[in-house]
Amino acid sequence: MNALTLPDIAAQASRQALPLDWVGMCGIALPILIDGQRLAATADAGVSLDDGTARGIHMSRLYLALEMLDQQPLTPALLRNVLQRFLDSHEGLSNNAYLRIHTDLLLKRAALVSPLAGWKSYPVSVEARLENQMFHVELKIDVTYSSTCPCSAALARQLIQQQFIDDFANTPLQHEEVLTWLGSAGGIVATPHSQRSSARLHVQLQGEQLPLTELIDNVEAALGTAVQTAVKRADEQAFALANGQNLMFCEDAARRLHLALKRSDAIKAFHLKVIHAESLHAHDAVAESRWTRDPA
Ligand SMILES: Nc1nc2c(ncn2[C@@H]2O[C@H](COP(=O)(O)OP(=O)(O)OP(=O)(O)O)[C@@H](O)[C@H]2O)c(=O)[nH]1
Repeated sequence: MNALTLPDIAAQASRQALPLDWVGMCGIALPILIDGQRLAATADAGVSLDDGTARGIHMSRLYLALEMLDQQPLTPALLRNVLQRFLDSHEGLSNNAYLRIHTDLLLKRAALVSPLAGWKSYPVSVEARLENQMFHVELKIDVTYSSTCPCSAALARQLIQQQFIDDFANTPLQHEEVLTWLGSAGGIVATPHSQRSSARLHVQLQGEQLPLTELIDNVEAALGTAVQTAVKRADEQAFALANGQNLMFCEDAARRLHLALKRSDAIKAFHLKVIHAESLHAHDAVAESRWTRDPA
């Protein structure tokens, strides 16, 4: 039997000598561990191809290095180890290594009043890179919430006042009558519009933690009216009250988030974008803000 050597095209010289910024694989399926949960994820793994004369990188070496991710909890240290393995397996070819992981974090959320709870999913990306021996890790998280327009609320209140004038003009006020009027659809003639809204956070981390749950909790606390999971009528009523006490423009939401994120020691810099998917318009109201911590 002939012992044939397998051809290795990647090891050949490139016909056009040219370095490349990123070469690798996108959409690799794998499980990851976050906060004790095993989550389905996809990874994009790559390196720079700095040796422009080399035909290709060794995809299988990157793929196999990802095995570390399904055995240990996801931390900045683990990401760094994986990236270092990318580089060690591409010595002489690559100076920079990149890893993006996309998953949906599932958090159990209690109802506002009833003793119920349900699962909420948060799209999360973790992006790590080892560039010129400098390690960086960033998070992208989407958090949905409810926002009620303060302008619309004021306009609705004015209409309710006008209706009160019309219905009770020149009549002595009877407590019972006013109470009935307040509880009728004829009394509350106008309601403000509210919308499902989303906060898109792009955060640059510092330190050894990947504080996903903490970050999401802080964001939801700052916004005040997170989208709910299990809802009975008592919960819906509490949600209506929370929204009434929490009127906000997209600018208000962006400012609140800016201040909340700045307080986190784990954050080095951020860019946030809030999107209020208006029910008044067919377009969205959007505000953005960014911040970088002063070097200590
Ligand atoms: N570089 C590169 N490899 C590709 C591409 N598409 C598929 N591959 C395949 O990725 C497979 C793994 O490549 P390598 O990691 O070099 O595999 P290998 O030579 O068996 O592994 P080593 O001995 O560690 O180099 C090969 O079979 C390639 O054909 C591509 O566009 N570029």
